[in-house]
Amino acid sequence: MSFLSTILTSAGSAAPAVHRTTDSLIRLQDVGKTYPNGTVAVQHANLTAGEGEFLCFVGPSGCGKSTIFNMIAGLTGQTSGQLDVLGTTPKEARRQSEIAFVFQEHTLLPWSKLIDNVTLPLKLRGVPKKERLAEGERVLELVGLKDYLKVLPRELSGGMKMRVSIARALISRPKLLLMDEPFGALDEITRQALQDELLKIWRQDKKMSVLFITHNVFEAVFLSTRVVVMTPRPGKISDVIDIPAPYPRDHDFRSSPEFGEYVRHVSHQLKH
Ligand SMILES: Nc1ncnc2c1ncn2[C@@H]1O[C@H](COP(=O)(O)OP(=O)(O)OP(=O)(O)O)[C@@H](O)[C@H]1O
Repeated sequence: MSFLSTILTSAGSAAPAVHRTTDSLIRLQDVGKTYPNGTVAVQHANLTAGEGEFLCFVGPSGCGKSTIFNMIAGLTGQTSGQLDVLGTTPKEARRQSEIAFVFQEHTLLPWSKLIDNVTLPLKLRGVPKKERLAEGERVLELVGLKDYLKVLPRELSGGMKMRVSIARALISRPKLLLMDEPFGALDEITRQALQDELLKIWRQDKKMSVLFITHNVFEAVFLSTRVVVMTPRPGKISDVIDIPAPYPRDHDFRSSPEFGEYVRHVSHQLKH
């Protein structure tokens, strides 16, 4: 069996609409979202994701990727279907700080030192200062910025600001990290460096699942355990493609024929 037929068999152009894994962390059953102005953003979305997965969402602009993320994060409700996150409602999961979000915009407080920026979620929850600082140092070290505790955001490059945003999201030790096009504004070299670091961080925490939106098929294949392909609006999940390449993934994987085959397959599914 050729490599391509292997991946087509495992993923399948006729992959079932509901993709099941064990230890369900997220379950979307026939989920739809129609905004009050009548825009049907998402229709009949079915997906199940397990603990420790890395799912990248790809699809044309406006197909409802951010809407799905906002529903999973409990920021907006679905208008049809059933959505469970960590065995409860999305709002409840967010209330328990089990979900963290990273956006393309870094959203850091410009007047606050990095340590104050990353520890803000703990301060808002009333965590004592000593504990906050220890956690702040832990996450800044994770993203390679332990020597920048007292620096202000304006002194940092775009890539470094993104690292700080990731550190701030990790400080709550979320079970689910939602990342909406986080590396879209970065140059290619910085982007690849951050992809490498993100995978390293994700692999250290076997329980944390990452859901990641990108327009870049190369990025999706490099990062994912599975790629979720969406159709143009009204967005549906048209395919869920396994990327069974082992981790750690590095430069050799990026330049391998296997990687090229996955990219071609995802690109093909995006066009159909
Ligand atoms: N609050 C809202 N009210 C009405 N329509 C909305 C709202 N938010 C999003 N939409 C519409 O819903 C559709 C899906 O938007 P969404 O932002 O989820 O898509 P997306 O796939 O994330 O897009 P992009 O890739 O461009 O970020 C779009 O047509 C958008 O204009």
